[in-house]
Amino acid sequence: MSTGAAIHVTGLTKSYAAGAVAVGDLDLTVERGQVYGFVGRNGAGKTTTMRMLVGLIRPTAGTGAVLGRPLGDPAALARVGSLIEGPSFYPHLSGRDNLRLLARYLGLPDTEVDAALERVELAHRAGDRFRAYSLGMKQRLGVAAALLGDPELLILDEPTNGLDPAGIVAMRELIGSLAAADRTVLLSSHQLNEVEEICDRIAVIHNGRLIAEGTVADIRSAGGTGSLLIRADPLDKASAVVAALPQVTSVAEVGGALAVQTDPANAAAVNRALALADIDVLELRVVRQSLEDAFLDITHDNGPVPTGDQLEAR
Ligand SMILES: Nc1ncnc2c1ncn2[C@@H]1O[C@H](COP(=O)(O)OP(=O)(O)OP(=O)(O)O)[C@@H](O)[C@H]1O
Repeated sequence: MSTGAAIHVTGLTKSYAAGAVAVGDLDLTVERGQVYGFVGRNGAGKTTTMRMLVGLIRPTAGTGAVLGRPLGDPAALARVGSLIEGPSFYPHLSGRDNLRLLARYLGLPDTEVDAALERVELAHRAGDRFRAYSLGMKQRLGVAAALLGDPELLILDEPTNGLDPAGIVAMRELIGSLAAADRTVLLSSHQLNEVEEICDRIAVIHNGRLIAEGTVADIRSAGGTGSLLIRADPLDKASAVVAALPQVTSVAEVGGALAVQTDPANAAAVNRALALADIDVLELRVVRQSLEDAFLDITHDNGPVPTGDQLEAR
């Protein structure tokens, strides 16, 4: 296990009694200082993963470490700030008083509260009761709470949820400033286009499974314009054959298919090479679409949520 990583999990799995597998066999490494995007549609398993990382729920299987300590370890959690599944605050107290309560619990001075409120641009409304806040203001207060104590690692579940366009830009800048200060940020979103501007690496999760992982450039080349999508059997052999072709820039496995970076004019040559190697080509098509479209396509092709029995059978 890489103890140097901020987050490292192997085979992380969470299944529920009814047989639904929220997260299945997830391997993930977030290096220190990275801004890491966790992307997936509603119900993909992002929140469940984050809840396991901060010890709110126990994994059914798998192991992991956060800041070099086992999942849920209190000493590590004291160095982690998180905003998971919407913040919960006292509705009748002001934003500032809510944060002061938290700060006292954490043994921090009130000056930390004011600094956090400034950072999320909520200082001017800090005296208002929480219940009078808009969705975006509640979200900002949640982020301010996560910032208390200047944690080494921030785990933010959809931090831009409810924010207006200006708020989204401000949140992006805030996250950029955290990265510049050597903090590690894991954030989730259901919009690839939103995270690609701020993240060093992205993991795409669908039905609880990791279906693509890499730098923004990797993910772009896996789904961007001017590539071929190939389904073939056996896939491993197809990958090796295609990767050896001089016209091919890169090959990535995405959702049980190969995303091949090459001029679409090479489609026939690629098809010929696969046939000559005795590989069954089930599908070969040119992908000309935006990154977001490619992501939707990948996740769409991965089908409905598998049950526990289906996962066992794999
Ligand atoms: N307590 C639970 N009992 C049963 N199933 C659950 C439970 N919690 C989550 N799930 C299921 O696990 C799956 C993953 O949910 P999760 O909340 O992790 O998704 P998500 O990617 O965060 O989605 P969203 O973008 O909508 O927040 C969903 O199918 C959800 O219904």
